[in-house]
Amino acid sequence: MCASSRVCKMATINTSEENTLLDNQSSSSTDIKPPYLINSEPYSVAKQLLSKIDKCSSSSQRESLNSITSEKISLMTASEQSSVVQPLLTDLYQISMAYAYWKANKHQEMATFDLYFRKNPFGGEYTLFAGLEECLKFIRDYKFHPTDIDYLRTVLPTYTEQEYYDYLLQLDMNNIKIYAVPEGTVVFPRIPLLRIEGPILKTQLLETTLLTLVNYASLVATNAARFRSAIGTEKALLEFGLRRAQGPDGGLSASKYCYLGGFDGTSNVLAGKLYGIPIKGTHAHAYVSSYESMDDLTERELCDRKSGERRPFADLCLKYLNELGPILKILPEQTNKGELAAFTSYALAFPTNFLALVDTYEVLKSGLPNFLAVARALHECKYQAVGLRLDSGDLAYLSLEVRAKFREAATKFNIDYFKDFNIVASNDINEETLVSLEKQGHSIDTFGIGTHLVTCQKQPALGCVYKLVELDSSPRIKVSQDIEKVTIPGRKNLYRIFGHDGKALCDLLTKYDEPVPQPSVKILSRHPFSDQRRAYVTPTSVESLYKLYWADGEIKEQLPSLKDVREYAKDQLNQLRKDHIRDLNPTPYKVSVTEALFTFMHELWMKNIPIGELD
Ligand SMILES: Nc1ncnc2c1ncn2[C@@H]1O[C@H](COP(=O)(O)OP(=O)(O)OP(=O)(O)O)[C@@H](O)[C@H]1O
Ligand SMILES: O=P(O)(O)OC[C@H]1O[C@H](OP(=O)(O)OP(=O)(O)O)[C@H](O)[C@@H]1O
Ligand SMILES: O=C(O)c1cccnc1
Ligand SMILES: [Mg+2]
Repeated sequence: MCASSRVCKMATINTSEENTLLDNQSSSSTDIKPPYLINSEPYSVAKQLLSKIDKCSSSSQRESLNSITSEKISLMTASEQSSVVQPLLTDLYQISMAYAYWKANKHQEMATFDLYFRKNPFGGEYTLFAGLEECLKFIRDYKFHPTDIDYLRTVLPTYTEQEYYDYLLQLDMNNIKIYAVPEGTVVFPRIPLLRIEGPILKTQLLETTLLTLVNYASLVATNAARFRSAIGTEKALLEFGLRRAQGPDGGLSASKYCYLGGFDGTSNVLAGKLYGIPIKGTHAHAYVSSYESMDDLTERELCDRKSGERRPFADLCLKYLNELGPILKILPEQTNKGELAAFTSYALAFPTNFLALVDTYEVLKSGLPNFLAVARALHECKYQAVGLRLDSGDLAYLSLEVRAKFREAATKFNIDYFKDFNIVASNDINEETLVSLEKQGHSIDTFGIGTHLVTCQKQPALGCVYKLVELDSSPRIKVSQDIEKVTIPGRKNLYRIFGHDGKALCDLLTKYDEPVPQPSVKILSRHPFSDQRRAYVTPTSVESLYKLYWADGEIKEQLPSLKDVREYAKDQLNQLRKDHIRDLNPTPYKVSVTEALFTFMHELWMKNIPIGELD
């Protein structure tokens, strides 16, 4: 049976499949876990089974064990600690401190920790907060596994008391509280993104894992938002970074949080399955260079989409390439025929989704004419090509040239949609490239971006920290020579103050028991560290930013879908004045404290700094 008869079945294909990049969305499912993230104990059981399979002599035995093992792995992933995010994903010193708190019988003292950062990333003046849902799931599922305890026994000093291990084994996070700003909120230096309250042993144990869950998520979401802001809302942005990301988990997190930050899709198939993100893709240079000439084609016919009649598709491609010579002012015999064969076979495989990578040999003299020839032949068979991808050269110039040729071909062939083919661009694109392309003028519709986006090459880490601010109702301060590093002590509340234009004016931190700022009531807002910097503000409206997300052993808020968080983040960015967002020298957004908090903090500061003596 030739391909054409298979393709004929596509004549009934749903028209909604047309005019997309290669696209294979699956339904959203946030709870499926990738098998490589299963924890060590079930994994080792699975490994034992796998080694049994290897030793099996008969293939039927092997098959049956294989199916049992996959079932077991999927059952384990559903019922055990199924994620790499688990209590041992922490720094040793947390577990050491927990022991020392326990030994000193201090472990039940009630602590408050703030999680915050001190400087916005990428030289900007805003950050998108991300990672909260993962933090809450980590806290919900917090449980040491017996094998975790066995492992700790081998690494902690032998005199570590057995009762401590018993204590860890039954530990859960049921009597702690988490207040946080919603995921996707625009946040600023010094505002606590999470406030964690509870016995010090437990709240201390959470530090590293919460930081690792928030830091990269917020960094890459912010990076994505900056790329989006550089190119505007009209163009499509696709994340292509998996191959360049910092390992598999970095790649998955990047896909998830770039979507949150405003990207439209990802090439990462697992991210599509796990998070319901639209997945998109084209093809690689390897596909093009795998063909040398039209003789390599094993299939040459395509059935007409409407009539089902068999058409000599490869010959049509060659015929239209010749017609394109005078239209494009190129020599048809000079285009690379291996490339034409590759495009022809790709179109035979995906007649409703044909998008060609055109820079393997020469964009204007080979890739473009070959693409248009195949697109014209597809049209003849009642299919519509999607577009092409540029992956090298001057992307602005090439996109404009290509668009001009699309227009000429549309006129000459009298096929209107030819002028609107999708131009995808990729190749080491960063935020500055996007800003520059916008200034130069271009005709790119879709950007595929990998390395700079997912590795956050411009700034590879966000510096969130986790600081103790209160213990047993007594405020704690961490003093530093570097004024920016002094902590703001005590439990605090956080409000966003809006002005008459509906834009955010400043964020205000208050002492926990201060009254909520009211619209139309003037308040004095003060810079937390600088005496002179203060201003009166009369809010038009006030938003209380914290919600209680975890208490009484349960997640207290309905968690929005990733798509809803993405929409919320977009609205959040619209609440900021443009000058806070611009790429060059943006205006800092004010984070201030009330008079009462200022005084409280500075008195404590003075109390904690020893007075020196000159000699
Ligand atoms: N019009 C443009 N303005 C600014 N930057 C651009 C423009 N077009 C492309 N770029 C960027 O310039 C860089 C060009 O990369 P490079 O010098 O490696 O060239 P290349 O086209 O990949 O060449 P080659 O294929 O020969 O290696 C990429 O980072 C790309 O994103
Ligand atoms: O440049 P980035 O922003 O990192 O985007 C991802 C890159 O990955 C691919 O290149 P690669 O050379 O790996 O494969 P290809 O043959 O598909 O071009 C793609 O063509 C992009 O150039
Ligand atoms: O689909 C693509 O074009 C793609 C995917 C990953 C990396 N580079 C390109
Ligand atoms: Mg490439």
